[in-house]
Amino acid sequence: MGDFFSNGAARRHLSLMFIAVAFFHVSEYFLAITIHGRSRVPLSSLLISKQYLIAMGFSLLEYTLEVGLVPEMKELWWVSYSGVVLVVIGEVVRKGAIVTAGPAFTHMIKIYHEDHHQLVRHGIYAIMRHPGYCGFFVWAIGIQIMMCNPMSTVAFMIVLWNFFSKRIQYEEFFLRQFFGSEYEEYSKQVPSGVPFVK
Ligand SMILES: C[S@@+](CC[C@H](N)C(=O)[O-])C[C@H]1O[C@@H](n2cnc3c(N)ncnc32)[C@H](O)[C@@H]1O
Repeated sequence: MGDFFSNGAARRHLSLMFIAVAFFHVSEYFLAITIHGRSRVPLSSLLISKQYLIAMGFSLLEYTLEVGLVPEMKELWWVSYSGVVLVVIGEVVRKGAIVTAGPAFTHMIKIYHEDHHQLVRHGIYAIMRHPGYCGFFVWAIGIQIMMCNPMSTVAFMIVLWNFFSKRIQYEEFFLRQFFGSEYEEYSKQVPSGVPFVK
């Protein structure tokens, strides 16, 4: 343990991870309160689920083992900096989506149409249909690359891709019901934003 905390790369990686994760969840929650009002935002809007905690725990375990077994892998500063760049891009894309969609961006997928719910097609939604999911995907993988965690990078890619491809299908089923041909046309013109999801 002494070795672990005297390792400069490990201290830097863990501090960056903590800052990135804390910033992501706290800003997500306060942005939701700003847009929807305090009484309409549950604690679940912090987006910290049991599965997420298990995944993050796994990535910390991988990190700790590799610091002991292959410390030179954690010194690949250019890999780590590429991860930081991805974390920043992911944050900007995700928060850009939340601010652009405003009240239409709810953490729970809407299954009933509400009168005020309009289809958002401007800003970042003119470039991709799911910038919120694209942003989270890039951010979460960026964290693993920043920590030079090869196994968790691949595992996060597979798990998140599966999660978002199913979620997009489910969400778009309702969006097609709400907005009909307007959504049909939009989905033909604009890509999903998640790799290999049409
Ligand atoms: C967590 S938000 C995610 C929004 C979007 N999938 C994204 O990744 O940016 C989910 C809610 O956004 C709504 N939504 C998704 N795309 C929308 C759009 N283009 N315009 C309006 N509402 C949208 C859905 O009805 C759903 O209730």
